[in-house]
Amino acid sequence: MTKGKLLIVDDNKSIISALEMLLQDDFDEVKTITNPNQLPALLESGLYDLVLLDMNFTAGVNTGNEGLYWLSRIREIRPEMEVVLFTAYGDVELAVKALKKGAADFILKPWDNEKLKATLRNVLKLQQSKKEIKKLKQKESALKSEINREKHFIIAQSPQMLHVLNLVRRVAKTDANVLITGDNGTGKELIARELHRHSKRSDEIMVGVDMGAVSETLFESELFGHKKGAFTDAREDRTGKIENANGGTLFLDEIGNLPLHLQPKLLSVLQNREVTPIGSNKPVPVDIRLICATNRNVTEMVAAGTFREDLLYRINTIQIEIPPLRERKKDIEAIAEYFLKIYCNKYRKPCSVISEAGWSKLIDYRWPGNVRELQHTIEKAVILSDKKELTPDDFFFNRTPHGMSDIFDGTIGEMEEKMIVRALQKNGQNLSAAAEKLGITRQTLYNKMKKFNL
Ligand SMILES: Nc1ncnc2c1ncn2[C@@H]1O[C@H](COP(=O)(O)OP(=O)(O)OP(=O)(O)O)[C@@H](O)[C@H]1O
Repeated sequence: MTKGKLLIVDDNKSIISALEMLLQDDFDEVKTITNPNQLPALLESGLYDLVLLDMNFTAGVNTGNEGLYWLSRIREIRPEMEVVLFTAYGDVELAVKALKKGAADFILKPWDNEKLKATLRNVLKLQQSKKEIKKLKQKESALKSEINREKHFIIAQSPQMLHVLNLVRRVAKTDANVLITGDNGTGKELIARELHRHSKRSDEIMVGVDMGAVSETLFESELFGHKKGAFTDAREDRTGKIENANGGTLFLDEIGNLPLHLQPKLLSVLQNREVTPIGSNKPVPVDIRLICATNRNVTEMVAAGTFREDLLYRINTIQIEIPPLRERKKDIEAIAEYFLKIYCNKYRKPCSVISEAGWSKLIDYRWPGNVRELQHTIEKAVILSDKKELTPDDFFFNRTPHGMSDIFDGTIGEMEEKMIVRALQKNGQNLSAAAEKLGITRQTLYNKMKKFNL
């Protein structure tokens, strides 16, 4: 636990000197000011943990109202800041008023040195515990969503995937940054989880951020966190995902979507191992293992000037490429069998085998949506069939190429879905390229894909 940084506000210079001498060894820093108007700027800096505040600043005014006013201002600017009030005219009524307004404690002048130190120490401890609880609560909610997530094993029979798994096991134990590349639905996230599971950090959390789903305005706050008031909607302090992942693994999915202007910030976090929330000057040390994934060709992005080369070298210490499903026919069989069992159980259906012709249809298909598409195809077949054996007619590939005439057939919603499917196919399932072709943003495309369950 750090000793903390104390800010003392008192207009009496001799009191300030005495306190500085008395407390300098008990805190990492003791900053003193005689004019409370300096308070807002100092609080904005986010550098201090505790304020010792005098109640009266105007000569001849001893009502304590100035202290109460500044107490409210401090709580407004930094709600989590603990304030201990200091007055020579302390009476019970004023003390109660101050405590009701959120002061942590009250000290009467002339003070007893040991009592003063003990009060400040206790308040600081209380504040640090509160911060710890807040962080633990955030971790707890991340863990809960992790527990509730549907979990799948990695099924691998093809030589390509066995090679990938072998690489994963060898790399997992090191703390090396890993970049996982491959088309949508090939299993990049599953591989990231496997890396975490076999790493030295497996007892800690893996925090995932889908950079394709975060709106551009929220990227910075999502990753780095923010202080209350840092921007209009920042109503309270928020810890960023990088800090949440402290001690564990940070998984940045769709890293190719990180806007160019934020790339230096991520680079600086990786270089300096510390993160500074928006609106704060206080960097927080972080210890993370970084895994990134993308379906885009980041090397081409570097050539096009949309991805920083220095960042690429930081994130791809090890690169793992997952081949498309159509190139690993043996996996099609194994994964289809795996999901067939899962969904027959889940939907209590008798179907438990696939006919020979059924297998041929599955194996010959190109699987543009990769494993995710295969999983959904099996699930749909199981739901819709009541037979024991699944035949070719049970497998619908609604992602097969459409002619234009086919697109202009149906409701506007259906046409929209078909156009999206077609644009995705034509662009190798690359969301950014498909969005560009459709004349919409990647975010809008993502939202529509969610809507159509694509
Ligand atoms: N080898 C595999 N064995 C079993 N299930 C798999 C395998 N690969 C992928 N899956 C399943 O396929 C779905 C898609 O996988 P995942 O989300 O990991 O892919 P992705 O490449 O990260 O996709 P995207 O690029 O769209 O984010 C998940 O439900 C996952 O559990």
